[in-house]
Amino acid sequence: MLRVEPTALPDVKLINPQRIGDRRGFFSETYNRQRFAEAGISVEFVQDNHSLSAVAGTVRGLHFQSEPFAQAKLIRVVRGRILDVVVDIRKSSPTFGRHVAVELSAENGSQLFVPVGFAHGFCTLEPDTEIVYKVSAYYSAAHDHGLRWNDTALGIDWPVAPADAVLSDKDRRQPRLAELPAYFS
Ligand SMILES: Cc1cn([C@H]2C[C@H](O)[C@@H](COP(=O)(O)OP(=O)(O)O[C@H]3O[C@@H](C)C(=O)[C@@H](O)[C@H]3O)O2)c(=O)[nH]c1=O
Repeated sequence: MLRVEPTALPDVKLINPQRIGDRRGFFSETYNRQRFAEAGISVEFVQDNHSLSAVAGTVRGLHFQSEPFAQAKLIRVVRGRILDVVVDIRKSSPTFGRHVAVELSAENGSQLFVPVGFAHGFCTLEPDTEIVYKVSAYYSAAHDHGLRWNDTALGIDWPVAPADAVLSDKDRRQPRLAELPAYFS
């Protein structure tokens, strides 16, 4: 059983897999190709990633890879809590520059499906937060790009002040939306 909810961006989906609880805890199918396809998500995932962020207020993003390594992603949290954010960066999209922000946690088990053509990032809301995600193309450093997380043009209400955010050096210097080449039409 898979409950798929639309978001404010038509192609971005919030997925709530069923959890079957018993005295021991719960069991959940976090990915089932057939059920996802029935729900309209027919993507072949080729790589699974896992990251740990030690400090609450860590921001990773906003990231995407360009063609031919563009990635759809399926994000979930296995420990802690994040505000997960996706931004539509398809230049001719009616929702270009618009974003969706949802809370994903180990507790709610929700997943966010991020299609190709979107930048993705998150802010951790608890220490020692771990996320696990599937991607539909292999990592390629040469095709890895970013968008400035706190570009005011995006209007994202991040739960951390810029001075307090823990960021990689790379993410401190990402271009703003207006400076981004047309990676996706
Ligand atoms: C993403 C990635 C990184 N790496 C390496 C590169 C570098 O040495 C180290 C850390 O990379 P980064 O700083 O890019 O890691 P991180 O900032 O966690 O990057 C991730 O952020 C989130 C928001 C996403 O959406 C992901 O697609 C990915 O871009 O891991 C891989 O070997 N494979 C990968 O797939």
